Amino acid sequence: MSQVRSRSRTEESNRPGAWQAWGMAVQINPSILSADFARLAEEAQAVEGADWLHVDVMDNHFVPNLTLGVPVVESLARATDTPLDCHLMIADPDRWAPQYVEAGAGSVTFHVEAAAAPVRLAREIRAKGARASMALKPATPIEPYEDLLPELDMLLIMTVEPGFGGQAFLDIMLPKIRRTRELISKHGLELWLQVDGGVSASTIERCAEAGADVFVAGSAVYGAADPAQAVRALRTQAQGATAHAAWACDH
Ligand SMILES: O=C(CO)[C@@H](O)[C@H](O)COP(=O)(O)O
Repeated sequence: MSQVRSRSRTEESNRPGAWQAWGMAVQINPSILSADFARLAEEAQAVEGADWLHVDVMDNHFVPNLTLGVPVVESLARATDTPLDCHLMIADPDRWAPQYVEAGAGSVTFHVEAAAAPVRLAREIRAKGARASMALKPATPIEPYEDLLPELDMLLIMTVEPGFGGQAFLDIMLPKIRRTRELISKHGLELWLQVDGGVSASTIERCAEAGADVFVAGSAVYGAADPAQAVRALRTQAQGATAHAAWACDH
């Protein structure tokens, strides 16, 4: 397995305290699940200007779909300067997550529903040099995991059932986003709050107003005639909504 490569934007993102200097910046992470898998390198380059490339790793066990694994992440890391945000929708992340850091991911997200020892795993991901992130499926509440938040760099709230792109955004997740943002504020944490699933021009403002600051978008980016322009448009919308959001004004 290769060593973690020197990747300037990833290193910048990983540097302690770096993101605070960006203020309330929103981040747009295109999901390659909606890209053409036969042209992954070109598809990654088509969204340069995006903050991270969201890489959906699915194993046909944790979710009923199968995508890609460590070798593809290694190749993608060589093919783009955009840092990789690997979302592991897999069983046994305790075993596999560290390998995604070694493959070049700057951020690794595991599902709490699948992890045997989430705190130990988050610490291991951080110790290996990546940002540690934990995901919650739609039916998983945040409250039981409040004490874990300080161990994380990002929390991902799924806004669809994980497994497939192009699903309808679950509005019922908005209170969970709001509640999570409250908990982040209550503990004074500098934790990113990511949403994933059905994020588009029609839904991104609701997510931003509720408290999300990292937005994964698959079909809304790769289904657009100009994916890079779609990223810019989503960013503008999210920034506008964040500027007026109570949670950001109180920050
Ligand atoms: O993880 C997933 C689905 O499980 C997502 O990353 C989707 O790939 C997002 O696709 P859209 O809903 O934006 O089309």
